[in-house]
This record gives sequence, structure tokens and C-alpha cells, in this order.
Amino acid sequence: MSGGCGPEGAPAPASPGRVILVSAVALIDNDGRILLAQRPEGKSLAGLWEFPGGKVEPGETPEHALIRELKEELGIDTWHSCLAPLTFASHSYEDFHLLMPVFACRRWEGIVQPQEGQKLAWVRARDLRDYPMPPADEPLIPILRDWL
Ligand SMILES: Nc1nc2c([nH]c(=O)n2[C@H]2C[C@H](O)[C@@H](COP(=O)(O)OP(=O)(O)OP(=O)(O)O)O2)c(=O)[nH]1
Ligand SMILES: [Mg+2]
Repeated sequence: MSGGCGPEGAPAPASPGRVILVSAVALIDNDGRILLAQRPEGKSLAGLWEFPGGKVEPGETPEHALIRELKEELGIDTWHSCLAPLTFASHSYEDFHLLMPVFACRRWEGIVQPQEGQKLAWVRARDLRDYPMPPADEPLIPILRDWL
């Protein structure tokens, strides 16, 4: 069986509850490294490393939400045309189901700096496993490794 899938996998919850749309990005520098941000204390999943991004607000497109979040969280500007759809995460947490489109972005303006005191790391695809990530992100690691 390919990819380890099969009937013994985690069952889908009978009632997934709310579906939350979160937009995230694999920001890639000139050396091919990916930016990860550590979730701060006090937030859910604190201490885990994630792809920058955040919740899509009512009336926003995923791209618009991401452009807004990149400014708020990292102090950089990017544009719709610089966001390439790459993959997505779909994962049931206890109290909601996360649907997270992941874009790739290689072009932005400004210098990446943490705007919310969060730790940042530029990580090679082969080293992503060294950074504990939220369970929703696990399936993204081999995708990024194959793609980069
Ligand atoms: N940005 C991001 N969120 C992720 C990832 N993996 C993952 O499970 N999540 C979850 C964690 C949160 O439940 C949700 C994102 O919510 P968030 O609290 O960071 O959203 P936000 O940036 O809009 O922050 P806030 O204004 O709500 O505090 O998605 C990931 O790689 N990147
Ligand atoms: Mg966020």
C-alpha cells in the first residue's frame, strides 16, 4: 500500500465541528531555506514551530489574509502574484477542524523580523524534523522535502 494509508488510519471524527480556515506560507530565501516561527507562550500549541500565517477573516481571500499576516507577524510586504499555491493541511483538532492552504513565496520586500516577539528559524528542508511542529503540519514535511 502506498504512503502507509489504509483502514487502520485515524478515523475521521463523526462531527468535525467548526472548520477554521488558516492561510500559511513556506517563505523561501535565496539559499532555499524555509522560515519557521515558534508559537509563543499563551497561545494554543505554544512552543511548536509553524509556517507563518493566520486565520482568514470574514470577507478575506486566503491570499489577502496571508499578505496581512506577513506584515503583522514579520514586517514584510508581498503580493498576490508572489504567492504560489503549494499544498494544504487538513487536520481535526479536538475542538475544530483546520483547513490550511500553504503557499510558497520567494519574493518579498523588507527584512524579516519578528513583530510579536516570536522566535524565527531559517531551516533547510532536510532539517525540518528537528523542529517540533503541530500535528497538522506533519504531512507537509515530506511534501516540502520533495518539492525543494
Ligand atoms: N500559522 C499557522 N497555523 C497553524 C499551523 N499549523 C497549525 O496547526 N496551525 C494552527 C494553529 C492555530 O490553531 C491556527 C492558527 O491560528 P493563530 O492563532 O496562529 O492565528 P492568528 O495568527 O490569526 O492569531 P490570532 O490573531 O488568532 O492570535 O492554525 C502552521 O503551520 N501555521
Ligand atoms: Mg499566526
